[in-house]
Amino acid sequence: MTQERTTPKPSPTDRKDTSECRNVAVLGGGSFGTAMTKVLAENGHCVRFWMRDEAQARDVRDKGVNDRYMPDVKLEGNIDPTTDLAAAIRGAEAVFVAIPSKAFRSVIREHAEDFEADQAVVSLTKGIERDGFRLMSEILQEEIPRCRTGVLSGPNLAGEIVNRDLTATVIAAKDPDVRRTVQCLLGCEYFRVYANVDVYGVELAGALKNIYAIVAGMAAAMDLGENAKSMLITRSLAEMSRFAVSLGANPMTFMGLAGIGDLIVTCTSSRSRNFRIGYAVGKGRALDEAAAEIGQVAEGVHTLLLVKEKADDVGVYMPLVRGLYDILYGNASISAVINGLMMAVQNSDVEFILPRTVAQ
Ligand SMILES: NC(=O)C1=CN([C@@H]2O[C@H](COP(=O)(O)OP(=O)(O)OC[C@H]3O[C@@H](n4cnc5c(N)ncnc54)[C@H](O)[C@@H]3O)[C@@H](O)[C@H]2O)C=CC1
Ligand SMILES: O=C(CO)COP(=O)(O)O
Repeated sequence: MTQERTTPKPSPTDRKDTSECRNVAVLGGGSFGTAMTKVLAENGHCVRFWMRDEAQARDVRDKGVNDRYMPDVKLEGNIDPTTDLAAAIRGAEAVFVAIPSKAFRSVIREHAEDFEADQAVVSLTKGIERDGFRLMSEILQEEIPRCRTGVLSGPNLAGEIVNRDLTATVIAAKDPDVRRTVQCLLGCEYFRVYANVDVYGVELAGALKNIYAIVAGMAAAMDLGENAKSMLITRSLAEMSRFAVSLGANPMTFMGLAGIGDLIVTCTSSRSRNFRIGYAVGKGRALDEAAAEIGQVAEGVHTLLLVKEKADDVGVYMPLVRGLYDILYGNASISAVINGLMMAVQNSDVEFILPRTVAQ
């Protein structure tokens, strides 16, 4: 049964006072860069929107539409699409970076000299770099140490944000001024920004949940049922928390929007590209084919390889990661992996936050 929406959506006329137009930059012309550009512009800010493709920038300038990634979304307000990254970030109070993890470092490094001292630079990217298992905020600190950095993560499907659907997110930064600035720039009637100081936990949660969204998509394709869906999400939370805590994250972060919040949305929505990849593979498609069909970045496929390697290195038990790895990269059959998971030694619940003596 479909339920009718009873609360009217905020309309563009409910915008903030535009007298406070602050200069900001968004780097990355894909779905999420577009969504954040829209929120910032609707909040009355002057947004320089950097993308690498000149034809795409021209299109956004002339038509107010990012045809390739968000063809049905009208971008209004003070938006300046550009392919000149140095010009985009010059004088910007905050720079938001939505570039896939594979290209993140190279783009920042190429323009490292252009960033300004103390500029707030916030990663929107949910991925991990292969060499050294670096998160994006660590790359920012290495490449542009004179900037103040942060991470934005949470249950934030771009396709819903551009629709002004009610959404919450988390800004994680050590510097309280960065947290306040981002809350102030992005917060509005439909976008609520919570703060956290556990940068590592928030960022790792955003990257890890993509793996479990693939698993959940596969389970949906196989019609495993509602009990199985719940078991999967809950045990995914346990597994990702166990891994992250072993690397120094705060387990409580995983109880919040960036943890369980993001896990729920990506494990239950076919808007998630990672979920869709899992679904397609669950229906018998080859991984490469499924990824090509989506035509947008699905970070989980790459993150899976790195997390599997890291878990082996540090000796953390991650049966879901192991099972997905065996299916996607080891030719294991999905039913054999499910059977192996169900017949494994029966364990304690919530073991990742229990004292060891109770969990054993
Ligand atoms: N789409 C979503 O709902 C959300 C996405 N994210 C994260 O944001 C990041 C970006 O994702 P999307 O925008 O969704 O991906 P997308 O696939 O929609 O777009 C990727 C963009 O990155 C650009 N790009 C790729 N390589 C580049 C390079 N070498 N130099 C410059 N630009 C390059 C592409 O041209 C494209 O504009 C990912 O890490 C994703 O996990 C985070 C929250 C929500
Ligand atoms: O991170 C997201 C929602 O919070 C987007 O997920 P996908 O990258 O799977 O589409």
